[in-house]
Amino acid sequence: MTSRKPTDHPTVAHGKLGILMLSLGTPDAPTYGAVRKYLAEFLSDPRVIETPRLIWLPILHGPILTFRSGKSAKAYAKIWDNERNESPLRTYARSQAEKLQAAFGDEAEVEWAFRYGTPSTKDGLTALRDKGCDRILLFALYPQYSATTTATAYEKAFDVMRDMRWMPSVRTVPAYCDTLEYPSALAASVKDSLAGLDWEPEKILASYHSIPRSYWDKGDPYPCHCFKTSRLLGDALDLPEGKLVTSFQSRVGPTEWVQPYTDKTVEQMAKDGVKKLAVLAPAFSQDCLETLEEINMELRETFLEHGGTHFHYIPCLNDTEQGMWVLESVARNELKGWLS
Ligand SMILES: C=CC1=C(C)c2cc3[nH]c(cc4nc(cc5[nH]c(cc1n2)c(C)c5CCC(=O)O)C(CCC(=O)O)=C4C)c(C)c3C=C
Ligand SMILES: [Fe+2]
Ligand SMILES: [Fe+2]
Repeated sequence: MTSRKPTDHPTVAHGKLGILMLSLGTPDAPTYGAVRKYLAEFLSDPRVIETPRLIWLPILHGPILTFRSGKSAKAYAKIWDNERNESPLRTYARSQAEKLQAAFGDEAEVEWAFRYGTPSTKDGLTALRDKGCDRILLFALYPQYSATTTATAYEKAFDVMRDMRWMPSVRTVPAYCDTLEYPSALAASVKDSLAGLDWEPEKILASYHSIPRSYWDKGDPYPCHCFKTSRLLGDALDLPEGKLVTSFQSRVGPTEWVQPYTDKTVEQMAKDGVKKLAVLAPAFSQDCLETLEEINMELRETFLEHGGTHFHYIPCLNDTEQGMWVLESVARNELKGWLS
């Protein structure tokens, strides 16, 4: 019997392993127009704002985008990296991918992409597919799961794959806040950062991005993952009872969000006589507007205005050695059976 190998069809690259690192996204410029474009995409995501479209979209495209874009553009301008002409989140997201690529070498192709803005999830997946990746690990860089972040990142990727004739095999990375590596790297980063001070904080505040309270009530586990992160961090640092405090920041709009609120907590701490405070943001894999402006500028001011004397912001894990150790370990664990 003769075997027949048809040759009159295109050759499609295949056989490689890919990792797509997915982050939230950031505007292309700290301007009204660029921020408006970014916010329009972000805030029309039904996983972020669950209000029925018919009610929400006219509000969004009316007052919200008109007023918030200007306010946010001013905030972005304060943290913009003018030398690179980009937002810090973009710098760290790219560097994390470059470093993960270096760590994996020939074992895997690594790309990075955003849920909102550019490079888009479609750009990232297409790049991997073009390189011949027919097995892809989708790695949403959120240590705690939320439908508003993790789920929408993966959903977007599956949406993109709808148009792929040869769809890759796909795995998604789950929340990794309770791995061995994450709390331990976080604890090491706290110790290293505090070691550079000539004062000792009376309190350490772990401030997480909040979500609307109703999302938690409907089953989003994110706040539970945050409280668990704090518990594991407190254990790893062996802190005395009450020294590590958990709070939630960045609420938007008039509805109730998960509490205690970071700004109110810090104001109360200062009024209660706490003078020296250190703050970290364990829900963020990269320093961004919410950490560099909201915590390190706005929250610092709130604390000092109400009687605090010393304020220290502990940076995110970013592309540090500890941070990359977490990302590589989590990726390798989820790639078991795919990596030889
Ligand atoms: C209005 C709803 C929002 C929900 C729900 C939400 C959840 C959420 N967000 C992050 C991480 C980030 N958010 C960032 C910025 C940001 N977030 C919202 C709104 C919601 N976030 C807005 C409108 C913005 C834009 C800035 C502003 O106008 O205030 C960022 C920073 C991006 C950057 O460019 O630096 C991150 C990161 C998490 C983890 C989360 C819930 C778990
Ligand atoms: Fe947010
Ligand atoms: Fe719970």
